Amino acid sequence: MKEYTDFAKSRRENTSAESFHKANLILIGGGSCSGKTTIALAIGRRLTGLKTVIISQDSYYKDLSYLPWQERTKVNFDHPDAIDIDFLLSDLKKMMAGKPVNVPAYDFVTHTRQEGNLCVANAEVIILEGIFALYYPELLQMSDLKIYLDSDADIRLARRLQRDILERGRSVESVLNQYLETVKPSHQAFIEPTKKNADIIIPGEKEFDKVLIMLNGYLQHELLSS
Ligand SMILES: Nc1ncnc2c1ncn2[C@@H]1O[C@H](COP(=O)(O)OP(=O)(O)O)[C@@H](O)[C@H]1O
Ligand SMILES: Nc1ccn([C@@H]2O[C@H](COP(=O)(O)O)[C@@H](O)[C@H]2O)c(=O)n1
Repeated sequence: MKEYTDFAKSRRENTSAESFHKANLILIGGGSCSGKTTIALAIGRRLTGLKTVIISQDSYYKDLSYLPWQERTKVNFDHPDAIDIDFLLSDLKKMMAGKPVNVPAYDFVTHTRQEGNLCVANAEVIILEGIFALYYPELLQMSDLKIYLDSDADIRLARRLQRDILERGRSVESVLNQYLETVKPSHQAFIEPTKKNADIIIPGEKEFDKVLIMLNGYLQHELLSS
């Protein structure tokens, strides 16, 4: 789990669960290391006055503990079938209705998913970030705003090399092999085409300052006035 932050004291904290309004869902898609988590956190920090949670789609990767180790490493994690979409949709529907959900914890070293200890309840804004955030039709239908982070493949690979070695227990060789065998072709086949589903496409290599001011103005207007 990347992050959960209750960015603001809820403006509806006295509201009972029964009368809870539907939470707003913001989807942030784009390639691996395009900057999805970075901008999700920045958006969340600025949404003052709203109880905001950030959910990583990575938390809903299928649990591969039933497979021998060598088999796990051969899985294409950049194919939409790698995500347990039914589980994710079920949790999101509960979250959007204000019900409590324990977000699972995913381990990139062992490729396994465990029960998480993070409980989300009464969120007013849910930000879901992930490479397939703009892929599944049912997810798109549930959402209020769809953002695609667009970053050059070479920039993303450079970021990924650093991240996967430092944070995900990978070697240079394994990152490069995985990139050429599955990450790059699947990006072109499944992720890049989801750009057309976005309401906004944001360049993922620049500072986000201006984009954040514009987005914040839009979101404060749409969410706080509703
Ligand atoms: N606009 C940006 N400029 C420079 N570095 C960035 C930018 N956005 C993200 N990064 C860096 O790239 C890496 C991957 O970003 P992250 O937001 O985790 O990507 P994603 O969630 O899409 O995989 C992180 O080290 C992050 O600090
Ligand atoms: N066991 C796993 C699961 C996923 N990956 C890679 O993670 C990438 C998605 O995460 P981002 O934070 O980069 O969006 C995806 O490209 C998978 O290849 C993995 O390596 N191992």
